[in-house]
Amino acid sequence: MFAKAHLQAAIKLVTGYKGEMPFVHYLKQYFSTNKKHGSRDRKQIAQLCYCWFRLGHSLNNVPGEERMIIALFLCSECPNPLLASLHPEWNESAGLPVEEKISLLPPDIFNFPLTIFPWISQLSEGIDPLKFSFSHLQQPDLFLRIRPGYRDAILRKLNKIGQAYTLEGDLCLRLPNGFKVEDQFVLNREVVVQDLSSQRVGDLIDLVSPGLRAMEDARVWDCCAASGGKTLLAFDRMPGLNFTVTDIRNSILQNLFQRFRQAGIYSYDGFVADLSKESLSEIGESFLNLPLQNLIIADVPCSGSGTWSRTPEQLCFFKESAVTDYSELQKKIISNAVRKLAPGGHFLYITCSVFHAENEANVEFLTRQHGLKLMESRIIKGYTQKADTMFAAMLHN
Ligand SMILES: C[S@@+](CC[C@H](N)C(=O)[O-])C[C@H]1O[C@@H](n2cnc3c(N)ncnc32)[C@H](O)[C@@H]1O
Repeated sequence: MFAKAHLQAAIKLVTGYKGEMPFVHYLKQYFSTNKKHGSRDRKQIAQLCYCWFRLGHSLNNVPGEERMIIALFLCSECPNPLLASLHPEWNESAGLPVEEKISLLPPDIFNFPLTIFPWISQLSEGIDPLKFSFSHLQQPDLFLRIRPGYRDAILRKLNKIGQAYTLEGDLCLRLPNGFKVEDQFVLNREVVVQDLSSQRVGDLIDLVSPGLRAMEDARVWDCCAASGGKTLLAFDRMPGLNFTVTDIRNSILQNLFQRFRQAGIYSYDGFVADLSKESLSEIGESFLNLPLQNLIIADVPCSGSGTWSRTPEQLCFFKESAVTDYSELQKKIISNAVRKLAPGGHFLYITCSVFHAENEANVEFLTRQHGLKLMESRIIKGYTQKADTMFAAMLHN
C-alpha cells in the first residue's frame, strides 16, 4: 500500500526532473515543500528514484512503474521490504548476481545492460564495457584516507564502537555509506574523505616522491586544486616540500585554505589562476611570477564519467558533446600549466573520466605537442571495487 504510493511519488519525481541541478538537491527541495513524507517514506522514494537513474538509457520504452520495479530488483543487493511489497516473487532472488537476475526478467527485456552507459565505443582502453555498465547499478562505498600518525587510534576507535570496516591497504578504510565520519573523527586532521581510486593516485606520486624528497627546495604545484584532495595526498607523502595551489575561483580557494587549517597545514602558496586563458598575462601576475615546478598535478575538470555510480542521474542527462568541450578545455589548461614545468620535472595528469578523449588522447597531446615523455599511465578501475574509476598518467620532460 505504502510501497505503491512511494512508487507513484518516485515516478512523478523522475519524470519532473530535467537534469537542471544535482538530483540530491531536487529531492531536498521536493521534500521540503511536501512535508507529508516521513523519514522512512523519504528514504524509500529516494531509493526508487536512484534505482531508476541507475538503469541509464536502458528500457526507456518500458512503462514507468514496470521499469522502476525492474530497476529496484536489479539494484537491490539483498531482499528488502520495498521489493517484497512491489514484486514479492523477485524479492528472494534480490541477492543473486546481476547476470542471474536478468535471466529472471520478462523475455522481451533483452540486451539492455549495454545501454546503461551508451557511450561504450568512446571508453578508455582496458575498461570492460559490461562490468563498467553493471557497476552503475550500485552505489559505491564510502572511503576514508587515514592521515599519517593516526592509524592505530582510528582503528581502535572503530573497534570500540563496533563499526564494521575493511582496510584497503594500509591507510584506506572502506565503510558503509551511512557512516557519520564527523561524529567519530576530526575530519581532515585524522582522516580525509577520499575515494579509493583517488587514493590510488598516490601510487603514481610514489614513482617520483623519493627523488623529490631528496631534492633541495622541491616545488609542487596543484594547478586545479579544488578542495585539495590530491594536494593533501601529496603533502602527506612529501611533507616539507614547497606547495602551491591554484584554482579558477577565490571561493574554491577559501574552502581549500580552511581545509588546510583543519589539516594543520600552514606553509604553502595559493592564488587564483584561470588556466584556460589564451594569453599568459591574462592568467595573472602571480602565475607569471610562479617559479618552475618539479611536480605539477593537473587533476583537470572533466565529465566525471568515472563517478556516475554516485550521481546516476548523469547517465540520463549527460550530453555527449560535452566530452569534446572538456577535452578542449583540458588541452588549454595543461598547455598553460606545462610552461611552469622545470627541466626534469614531472607532470601528473588526472581525470575521473572514462572517455578516451579526456584521457589517453590528452596524454598523447602532452607528448606530441609539448614533448613530454610518458612514464606510466593507468585506468584505476574503481568499477570492480565499488569505487570511482579514474585515469592517471605520470609524464616528465
Ligand atoms: C576535478 S577538480 C579537482 C579535484 C581536486 N584535485 C581534488 O583532488 O579534490 C577540477 C578543478 O579544476 C578547476 N578548474 C576548472 N576550470 C579551470 C581553469 N580554467 N583553470 C584552473 N582550474 C580550473 C575546478 O574549479 C575544479 O576545482
